[in-house]
Amino acid sequence: MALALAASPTAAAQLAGSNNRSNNQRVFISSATAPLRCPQPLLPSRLCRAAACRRLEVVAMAAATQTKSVSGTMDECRKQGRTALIPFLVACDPDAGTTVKALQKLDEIGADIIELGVPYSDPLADGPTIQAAATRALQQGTTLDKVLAVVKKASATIKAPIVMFTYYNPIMARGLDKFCRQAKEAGASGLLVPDIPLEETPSIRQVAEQHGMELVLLTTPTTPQERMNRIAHSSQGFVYLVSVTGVTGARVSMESRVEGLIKQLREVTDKAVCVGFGVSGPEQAAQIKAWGADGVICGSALVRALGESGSPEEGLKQMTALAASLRAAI
Ligand SMILES: O=P(O)(O)OC[C@@H](O)[C@@H](O)c1c[nH]c2ccccc12
Repeated sequence: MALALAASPTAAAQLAGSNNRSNNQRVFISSATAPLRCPQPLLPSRLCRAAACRRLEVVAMAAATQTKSVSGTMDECRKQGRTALIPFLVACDPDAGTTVKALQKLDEIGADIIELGVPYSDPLADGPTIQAAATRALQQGTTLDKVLAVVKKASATIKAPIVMFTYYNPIMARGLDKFCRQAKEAGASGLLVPDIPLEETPSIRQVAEQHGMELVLLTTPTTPQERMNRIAHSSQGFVYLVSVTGVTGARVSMESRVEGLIKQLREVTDKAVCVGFGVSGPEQAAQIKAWGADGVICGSALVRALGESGSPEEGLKQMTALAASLRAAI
C-alpha cells in the first residue's frame, strides 16, 4: 500500500494559502511474508544465500501481485512504454454503489492506478469541484467505514491498485496504525495525504511500511530544489508533481514550466514522475505525456462528470467517456 504526502511545508503552505472556500519499486516484506530461514545443514552458505535471494525475489513478486503495489504498477507501465493514467474520484459521490461501479469502469478502460478520496469537511488543497463532491458525500452520511467498505468491494474486482487520498485529520481520528491496517485490509495499496510536511513523513512511513504500504510524496512548482530532491528521494510508488501553484481543479491549459520541473526531477531520481492538477481533457494529458512524464493524474474533471451529470447512470457514462478519451490520448 502506498501513502502519498504533500511532503513539503512549502507544498502544504502553498496549498493552504491558496485555499478558496468560495468557490525503484520497493516491495516491503513483512516478517509474516519473509520466511527466509535457510536449511543450514543442507546447503553451503553461499548457495544458501543464493537460494534465499531467489526466494526473496519470488516472495517479493508474489507480494507485489497480491497487494497490487503502486511502484510495481509504475514499473510495469514504464517497461511497456505506457504513460500511466491515474484518475481520482471522491468516495461516495454520488453514492457508495455508484463509486464502486465507477472504479470498475475506470479499471475497464485501462486506468493504471486509482486515487480514491476520503470526503472531508475542510479540504484545503481542493478547489470548488472536489469541495462540492466531498460536501455531497458527507451530506449523505459518508463515514470512513463506508469509504473502507467501498474500497473493499472495488478492490476485489479490479486490477488497478487503489491509493487512498485523505487529509491527515481522519487518519488521526482513527489512529495511524489502525487506519493503515484497515485500509490495507480493505485492499488499498496506497495513501495520499496532502497536509503533512516532509519532516513528519518518516514516522508515518514507518507505520505505513509495517502494513506493507508505500508512501507517495508531492512536490510543487514552489518547492525549493534541495527540498524537491529530498522529496524525490523519499517518495515511494511515484513522485507526484503538482503542476500549478494553487488548488485542484480543471484548467484550460497546462503551465509550460511543468516540462522543466519534470526534467529537474529526472536529474535527481529514476523513480516515476506523475503530473496532476488541472488536467481537464485529452489535450492536457497528451501535453504532459509529450513533456516526458510517466503518468497523468486527473481528478476534478472526472469528479464533475460523475457527480454533476444529473443521474448516477448519466454520470457514469460521462465519466467513462472522459476517462476513455484520456486513456486514448496517452
Ligand atoms: O483535480 P485535479 O486538478 O485534476 O487534480 C488531481 C487530483 O484531483 C487529486 O490528485 C487530488 C485531489 N485532491 C488533492 C489534494 C492535494 C493533492 C492532490 C489531490
